[in-house]
Amino acid sequence: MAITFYKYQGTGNDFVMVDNRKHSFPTDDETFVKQICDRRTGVGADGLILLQDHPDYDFEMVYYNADGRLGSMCGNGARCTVRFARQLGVIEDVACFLAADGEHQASVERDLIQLKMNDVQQIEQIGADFYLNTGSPHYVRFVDNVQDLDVYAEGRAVRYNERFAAEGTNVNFVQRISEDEIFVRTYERGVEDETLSCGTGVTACALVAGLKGLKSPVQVKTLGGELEVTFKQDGDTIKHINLVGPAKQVFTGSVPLQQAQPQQQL
Ligand SMILES: N[C@@H](CCC[C@H](N)C(=O)O)C(=O)O
Repeated sequence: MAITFYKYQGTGNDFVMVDNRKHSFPTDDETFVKQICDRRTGVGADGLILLQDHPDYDFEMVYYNADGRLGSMCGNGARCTVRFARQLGVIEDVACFLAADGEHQASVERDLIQLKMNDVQQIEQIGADFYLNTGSPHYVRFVDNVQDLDVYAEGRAVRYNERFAAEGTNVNFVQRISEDEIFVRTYERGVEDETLSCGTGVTACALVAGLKGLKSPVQVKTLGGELEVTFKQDGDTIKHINLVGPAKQVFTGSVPLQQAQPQQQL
């Protein structure tokens, strides 16, 4: 038996997507997910996403990181899932769906997907850096020259420090480019490497940029493309947060289900 998959990417953050409305996917097999996401011996992806039916929503998105573990919210993955849902005929141009951090609304306009993110109430300051949750935990550091930074080494130093080692965190490095533009590079927990873009990370950086005086909408450059984040400060809460950017299907294929079995030791 084989599992049909669809490969999607949103600003270079890539995902294996599976239509699991018939519950054919082995949801608790971490090894299988990890094998599929492996870039040398599998399909290769930053994560795997299942689209499932839900009685109260258009669909449910279940997100796994490339290490095979269930992840928290994935902004780029969610935009890809909305595109996938439309291509499957599950939705038309608008969606209301469930993800790890609760309900989300989204809309499709040509090649762009607009995704409503949950309100953010707390931004912690740690020295000159910041820490907040935009559906996933994000550490944010402003730097002068993000292009030249060793994101892998600097990201790991924060992700594995005493505070974050157990649960992990995503680590973002941000450079202000102009009055309304930032450049973001992200070390992702669960991939344990830099990815070309991270939607919840880009959102976190735009909100911190807002604290530092940038006005909404903030334009965000990543190594994989451009995103836009809009938001509105309402007292102590940041509301009406939207992440906008492209998401597209790259190819389709199938994976034999027997890969799910543990490999024999030679
Ligand atoms: N790439 C994602 C973020 C995924 C979440 C993260 N790896 C974690 O589990 O913390 C995005 O686009 O938001």
